[in-house]
Amino acid sequence: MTSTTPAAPATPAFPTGSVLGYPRIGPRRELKKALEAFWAGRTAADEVEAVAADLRRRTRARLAELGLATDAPAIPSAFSFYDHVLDTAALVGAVPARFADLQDADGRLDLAGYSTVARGRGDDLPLEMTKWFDTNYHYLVPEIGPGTAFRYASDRPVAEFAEALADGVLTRPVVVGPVTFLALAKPTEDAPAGFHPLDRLDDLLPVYARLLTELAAAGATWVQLDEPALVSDSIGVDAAVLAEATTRAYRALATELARPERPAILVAAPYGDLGAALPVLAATDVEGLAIDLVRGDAPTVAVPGLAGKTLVGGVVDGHNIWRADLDARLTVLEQLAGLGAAAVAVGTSTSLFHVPHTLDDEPALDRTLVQWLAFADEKVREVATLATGLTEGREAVRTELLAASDAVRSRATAPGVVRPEVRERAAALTDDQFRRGPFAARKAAQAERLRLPALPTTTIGSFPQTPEIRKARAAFGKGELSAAAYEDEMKAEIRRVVELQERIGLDVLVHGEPERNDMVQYFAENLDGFAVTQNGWVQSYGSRCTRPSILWGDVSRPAPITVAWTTYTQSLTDKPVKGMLTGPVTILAWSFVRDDQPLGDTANQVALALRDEIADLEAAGIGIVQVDEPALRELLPLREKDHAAYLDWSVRSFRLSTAGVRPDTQIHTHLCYSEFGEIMDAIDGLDADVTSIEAARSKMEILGDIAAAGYPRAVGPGVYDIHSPRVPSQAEVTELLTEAVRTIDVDQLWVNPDCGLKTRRYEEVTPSLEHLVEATRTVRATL
Ligand SMILES: Nc1nc2c(c(=O)[nH]1)N[C@@H](CNc1ccc(C(=O)N[C@@H](CCC(=O)N[C@@H](CCC(=O)N[C@@H](CCC(=O)O)C(=O)O)C(=O)O)C(=O)O)cc1)CN2
Ligand code: MET
Ligand SMILES: [Zn+2]
Repeated sequence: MTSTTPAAPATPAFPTGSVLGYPRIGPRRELKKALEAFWAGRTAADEVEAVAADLRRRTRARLAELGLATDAPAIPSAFSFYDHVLDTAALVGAVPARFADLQDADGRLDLAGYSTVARGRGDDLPLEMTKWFDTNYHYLVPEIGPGTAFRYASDRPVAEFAEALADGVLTRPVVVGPVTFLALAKPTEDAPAGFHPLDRLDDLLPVYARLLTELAAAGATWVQLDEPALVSDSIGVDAAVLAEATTRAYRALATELARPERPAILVAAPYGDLGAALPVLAATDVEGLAIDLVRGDAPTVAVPGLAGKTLVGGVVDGHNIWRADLDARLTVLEQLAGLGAAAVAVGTSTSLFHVPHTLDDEPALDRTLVQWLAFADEKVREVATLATGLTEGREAVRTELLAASDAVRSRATAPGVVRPEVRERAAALTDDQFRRGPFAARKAAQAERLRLPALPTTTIGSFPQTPEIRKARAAFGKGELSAAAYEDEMKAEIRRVVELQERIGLDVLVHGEPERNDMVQYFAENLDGFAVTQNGWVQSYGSRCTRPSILWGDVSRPAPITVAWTTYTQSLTDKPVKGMLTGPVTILAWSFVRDDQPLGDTANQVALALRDEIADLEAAGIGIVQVDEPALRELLPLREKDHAAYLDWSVRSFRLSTAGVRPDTQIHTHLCYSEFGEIMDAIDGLDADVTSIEAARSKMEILGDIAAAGYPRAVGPGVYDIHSPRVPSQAEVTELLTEAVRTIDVDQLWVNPDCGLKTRRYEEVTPSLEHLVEATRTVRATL
């Protein structure tokens, strides 16, 4: 096809083992601490830069020590201060107009400006945050319009590559690919109807071309462009449109821009199966493809176009923490060799930033459990072992393969993994345990019992987690504070939170969740079948992290968990107190979950434990219980064909947890993230009496869908956007509520914030809730 152009130079060596990415936050959350000190004005930008440079250097050294090559590009250059999608926006100059003043003459953002785009400033809202594929990581959504002026506006990828090279390490720069970047972006507000950011692909590609030429000039031999959009049906872009964009993008970057003007290109497609997008990518002139062989299956027949390409088999799971069965994984890699690729290499299925740094930091974790696990560093070792197996043959890694197989096998028979009493209870479930009585009767019984005003006001559960609360918990954990003293401090906090809610005039009170380090980890700590980590931090967004629990065995509840806290709270007030639990799907979604049985079975075990907890709350006189399911949407499979089965088990597990209550006990649920239309049927299926949802930013648009669907139960569309420090005015909330009562039936409506208040400060929360209650009174007066 290109007989008139000279033959391209031979493809540079690609390492037999590499990883798609690595945690960025630091083993001790060094980056989080540096950023938060900078944002608080306690340090200068160069101190954050110094911490970041040190982290990058230590990461390179660690990855080399664990067996990745330094003379072939095995080690990724994939650092980010906040978010890799924001980095890409900053790289291509796609900064929204409201932040244009933060760019210098060349379009660059400094660290302060970059932070402002991420976090907002006064009335200038930050970029919207949303879930990254089916993970608990949140990215910032770029805003792209017809007028967005793309330009090469950051030399960070090149500088970080050069920094590593000067340190003796040839890295592989990692950047979000152009198709995924635009596919995940949203149109600016001024964009005409029908505009999609992908319409700007041809204008964006020259910036990527410039980046590639700069990287080549700096000595990069390979670059990795991440294109996870290609594994998903759920990002609102038609598969045919994505395929055409992919062809066009890589014609410009790989065909029209020839080597050696650019590095060899590895397109990575993590998080799922490429399906029909695989032949599309294979037909481009990129030099390598990295495919996810944990979520996706290895192709079984030769794919045209693969000849001449390097195929990186993502056989080590980047998204969960189980040690790999190396023997079986090696077999998968050997199968790849039959597909016609020029070379086969070992990789991870996704970046490793979804898993904690290392098991070496978990001395308190049960030793039996530890031998079943692999965190990021242990996964790098697995990759290195598989690479040796691939190049030198199985014999060369015989001991490692045997050890891995033994560990995997030992899980099946270990105590606690299968508990007959848990299995028997789940096997004996009957359909009526998943069903409550008719809603009309429940509604009447609850109205009679609770006697709430029109437009009842409440909050989503948590109140600010103050430094004092966290310090007390840390001291308790270290044994410096007794259990009794810790409990006293938490009770004092509950009293403050109840007094505040009463003073403000809220109708349904909460205890504020001060005793919870995290809404999932807290339950994991109190249920059998889970383990928790000390240092297993994983980035959730920006500087915020969680320590996902490890759900390794059959689940049961040794004792009531929330009952004492809730009844204590109820004893302080005549207003109804809402019990607060995290639902089964969310507990699974935000933990590392066993992979040896269907998720639905695991969810039902958790659901039964919660069902018992709700029964105990009910028996203790609590009339309202909220079961949070903010991750219901997150676990929705990326491929449409898998949606129905997922929604079936997830909805059933929620119903199993909640359907045991009396008609006059009111069940609430809470969901965040607003792509609601697509799971409307599932929300209906949950059969909760009251559902609170995120709605403030989208100006209650969701209510139209709810009204149109004839949804009968109550909803609490959020009227206060808790993701921003901004305090909504009373007039604003009044306006939202006025709109809401025009759209749906008044007796279906509750008034509440978008989500919990734990990340906010009292300076913001108190006036915001005052405005919320005042606005409700104003609107009530008009009814
Ligand atoms: N698991 C989970 N996923 C979720 C959410 C969520 O709430 N939980 N919410 C959504 C948004 N994601 C979020 C993720 C994290 C945080 C968050 O606030 N994380 C905290 C840590 C929460 C925690 O585990 N707190 C612990 C440990 C706190 C801590 O850092 N302690 C210090 C010591 C305290 C001191 O002396 O000041 C230490 O260990 O070094 C506690 O309270 O006990 C943070 O990054 O800062 C918020 C939202 C979606 N996904
Ligand atoms: C991420 S959803 C949060 C729900 C929880 N009850 C809270 O208020 O924090
Ligand atoms: Zn929420």
